[in-house]
Amino acid sequence: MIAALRRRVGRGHALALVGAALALAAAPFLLLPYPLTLLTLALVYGLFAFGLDIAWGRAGVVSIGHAAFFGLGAYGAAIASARDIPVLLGVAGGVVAALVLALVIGLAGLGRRALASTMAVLTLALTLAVSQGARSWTGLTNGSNGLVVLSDSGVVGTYYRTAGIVLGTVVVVWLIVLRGSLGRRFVAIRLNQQRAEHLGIDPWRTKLIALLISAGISALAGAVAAPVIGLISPSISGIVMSTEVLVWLAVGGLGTITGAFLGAGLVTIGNQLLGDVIGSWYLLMMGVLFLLVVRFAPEGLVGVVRSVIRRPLREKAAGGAVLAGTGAPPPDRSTATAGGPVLRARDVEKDFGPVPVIQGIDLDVAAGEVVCLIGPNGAGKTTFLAVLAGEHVPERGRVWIAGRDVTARPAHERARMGLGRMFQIPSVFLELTPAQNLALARAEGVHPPAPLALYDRFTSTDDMLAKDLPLADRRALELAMALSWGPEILLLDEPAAGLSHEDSVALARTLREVAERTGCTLVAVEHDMEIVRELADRVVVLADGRILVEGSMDEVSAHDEVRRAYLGVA
Ligand SMILES: Nc1ncnc2c1ncn2[C@@H]1O[C@H](COP(=O)(O)OP(=O)(O)OP(=O)(O)O)[C@@H](O)[C@H]1O
Repeated sequence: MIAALRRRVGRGHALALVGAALALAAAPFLLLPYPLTLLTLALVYGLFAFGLDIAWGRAGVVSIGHAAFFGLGAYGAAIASARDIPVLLGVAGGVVAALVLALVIGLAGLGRRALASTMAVLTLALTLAVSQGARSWTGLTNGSNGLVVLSDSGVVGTYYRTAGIVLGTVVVVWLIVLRGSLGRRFVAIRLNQQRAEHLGIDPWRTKLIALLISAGISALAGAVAAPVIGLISPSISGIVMSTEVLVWLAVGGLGTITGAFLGAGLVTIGNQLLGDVIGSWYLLMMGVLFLLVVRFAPEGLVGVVRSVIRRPLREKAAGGAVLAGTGAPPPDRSTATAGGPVLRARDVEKDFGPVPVIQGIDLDVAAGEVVCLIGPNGAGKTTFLAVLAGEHVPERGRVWIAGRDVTARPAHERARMGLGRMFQIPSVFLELTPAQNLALARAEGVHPPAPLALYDRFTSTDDMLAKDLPLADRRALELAMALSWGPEILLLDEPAAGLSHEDSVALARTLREVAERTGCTLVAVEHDMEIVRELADRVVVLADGRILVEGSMDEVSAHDEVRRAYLGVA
């Protein structure tokens, strides 16, 4: 427990936390009542921006209607105050309403087939619906006139209560969510959903959790804001407020706690101070500010400061998440097959529109076997691999892993059964360093094997990002990730593509060695016959979406049709 806590909280964090707590405690002694009220407001808006950041900045879930959740929390507190209901009950009501709506929106907008823009449209509709609801349900909300919420604790009391709740919420969420396995998974799905899925991370569930946490924090911020703002009217959950919080976060910088509070603080305090002077020009100013930030400082003020002080690359995209494992117990991933094939496909057919690409493939792969799929361009090799991996659902036929029918199972579930994947274009986390890529893969691994020499050169590479590696190294990194994750079956699509001859042969030897050492089953699509000869126990030749012939390299090479159609021998 203590060790886990130590892993999550470094000395620097502890100092920053103590510093923040001391500064917040000292503020009432240093500030007059008006600035103190402004600071209180900035804190609750900062918490709101922090809430939005969990969805948008951390997990990449777009929401342009987050004020709906903020407004629900504020109305919960305001209605409780107006009707003499215990405040906590009102707050709980607002938070639960926000969670329920977030769940509905998330289930509709984050499904497998939903587009990224679906969430934008749904959250926009939500903010309009909630503010209109508040306008229309006059019996509960007092319509456009709003509800007055009086604070009974004075300026200083309200400030301390607010600061305590804000600090407490941020610390708890940071410690439990952002520094835990969820925070790591947020980073993974935001940076490369394809790779995340093939590490066994469920992207839809992870995004839904991010949205729920985000909505809950935003509603809590709204509830705490109610006595600070004083008058809760429909605009609190409207589109202007939803847009403002986006601007705060963009200005401060996505993916950092400092950015959320800095952006909210600067814009809120600036608005209050400038409000009398610029009046309704404020909205125009916000729009211009947003455009300037997006154009010239897409990483916000925090990004600007970081580039000035040159923070190490490894801290950039990880956003403070702990990418190394936290020692959680491995989920069930039994591929015990009782002697049957570890991977089986029966009568698989796949069409793209009217074009049949796979036309009835049967394949059994034994545990520990190395199978190479060869065939002319367009034969359907990559498509078949994608069907095995769960990226394409076949029109007909079935696929089993270790005796379990996985035909309808998505890629991440197959990954959790031990199915690893390498792509023709290496799929790694480009914005992370090689060492971070490896740490993340290992942390998500189910039975990570003892490190191989292949990983050595990457474990310490922290001075460049994966996107800056040459292709051969990126491919080696992808392989190192897949292997350090610990697959029981590994699907590889042209692992030697783009490599020099020496690198290709070295790669084939490494794969052979890994297969023999770990017992991992390999199914590889490959064009280079030298690699195939080096690697394969069995060669399967595909042509026109069907198996033409299979057997040892010598057997298939002797086949007339293969020699003509594929090996180019007359
Ligand atoms: N997503 C898709 N939508 C439509 N057609 C597709 C799609 N993916 C593949 N195809 C088509 O299916 C056929 C088989 O493609 P596939 O990539 O599986 O062949 P391949 O044997 O792997 O070829 P190569 O060796 O060139 O990679 C091709 O004609 C290709 O254009």
